[in-house]
Formats: sequence, structure tokens, C-alpha cells
Amino acid sequence: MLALTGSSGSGKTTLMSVLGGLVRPDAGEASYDGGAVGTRHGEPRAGTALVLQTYGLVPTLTAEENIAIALRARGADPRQAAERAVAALVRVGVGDLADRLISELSGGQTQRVAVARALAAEADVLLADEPTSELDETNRDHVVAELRAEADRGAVVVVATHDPEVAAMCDDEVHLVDGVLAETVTSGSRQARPAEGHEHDLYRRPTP
Ligand SMILES: Nc1ncnc2c1ncn2[C@@H]1O[C@H](COP(=O)(O)OP(=O)(O)OP(=O)(O)O)[C@@H](O)[C@H]1O
Repeated sequence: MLALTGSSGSGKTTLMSVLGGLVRPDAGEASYDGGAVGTRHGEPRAGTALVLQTYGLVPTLTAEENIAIALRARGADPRQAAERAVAALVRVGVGDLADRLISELSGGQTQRVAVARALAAEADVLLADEPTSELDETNRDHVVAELRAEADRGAVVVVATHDPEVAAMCDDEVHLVDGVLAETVTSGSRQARPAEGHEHDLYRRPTP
């Protein structure tokens, strides 16, 4: 579970977009497990789930429908998709809002629906861009714990964040300055986290 930090405009969202296969890098390449991180059409690879800073939810659909549609697009059957959608909403504390339109939700509730959609995907790479920016501390910690659960089951989780407390809850932190990886921090409790199984190092610099 990796935190991506850096001041506003340092390039966090741009790097996340490259890792998610949404944009091509001008130089170098991004790969995961020896394969492409995205399709030729600028979509993420099948095993990647994204929490975008702008969420990308359909305001005229309910919370459950937004998630279920995404799951059906990934091949789930309708009933299974609906069940998984509700279960993911419950995980981030908005199970009671499953039938509410996105347009009727608060910013923080909407943000948790976006996180729930990524959790529901059971992806092996989960890229979350500022997934707690609209949450109070309690809900923030709850969401980070659910992202942690994804890492614990073996997913690579990358969290772009401005919040030092969120960064401290991750195993590692890379800090961006003007688009350059300035520093990798592994400290305190983070050292106790197992690195095993995370050898597909998303931020490893290529060997010269
Ligand atoms: N589509 C684009 N075309 C050209 N420049 C862009 C584009 N998107 C972002 N930039 C520029 O790239 C730089 C990095 O932007 P990015 O959104 O990655 O930063 P960030 O670290 O995520 O910032 P924030 O914390 O404010 O979200 C900024 O200077 C921004 O103006």
C-alpha cells in the first residue's frame, strides 16, 4: 500500500493516470506484471480499479446502480452485481444510501460511493486519487482501513493524498516534486508491513 504525496500540481493525478493506462507517458513506459497498464483505447487494464478525483459517477443513477453497472461491464451477472454493490457500500458506511441518486448525496457520501465501486471490483491494482479528501476523520480512517484490507488480500493499492495521516497509514510513501519522484519513505509501523507479494513495484525506477 503506497502513498503518493506532493504539493498541488506536483503530478500525482498525472502519474495515477499513467499507472491506470488513461494517458500515455511522453517518455518511458508503465507496465504491470510484464503487461500493459491500459488498453490501446485509453482504458485501464481489466484488473485495475480507479477512484478518480472527480469520481466519474452518473448523477441520475442510484449509488447501487452506479456500482452494479461497472461490475456488469466487467462480466458480473445482474443479481451478483447488485449484491456486490450493496456489500461494497456497506463496507464504507453508506449501505443505507444504496437506493439514493448520486445527485442527492453529499460530497463525502459521493466520495465513499466512488471508493465502494473500486472495492467492489476486487481488483489486483487499486489506484485511488485523494479518496478521503471530503471525509471527516472517522470516515477517513474507515475508508483507509478498507483500502488496507484490499492490500492485505494481495492487491497493489496506491493512494494519492495531501493528508499526512493517510500517508502514515500506508506501507511506503513516494513524494513527488515537480513531476519527479523526490523521495521514498519507509518508516515506523510501515516497516512492519510485509513486502512479500508486492514485487510488481509500481514506482521502481528502471535499471539504467
Ligand atoms: N491535460 C493536461 N495538459 C497539460 N498539463 C496538464 C494537464 N493535466 C495536468 N497538467 C499539469 O500537470 C501538472 C501536474 O498536475 P496534476 O493534476 O498531476 O497535479 P496533482 O499533484 O495531482 O495536483 P493536485 O494535488 O492539485 O490535484 C500541473 O502543472 C498541471 O497544470
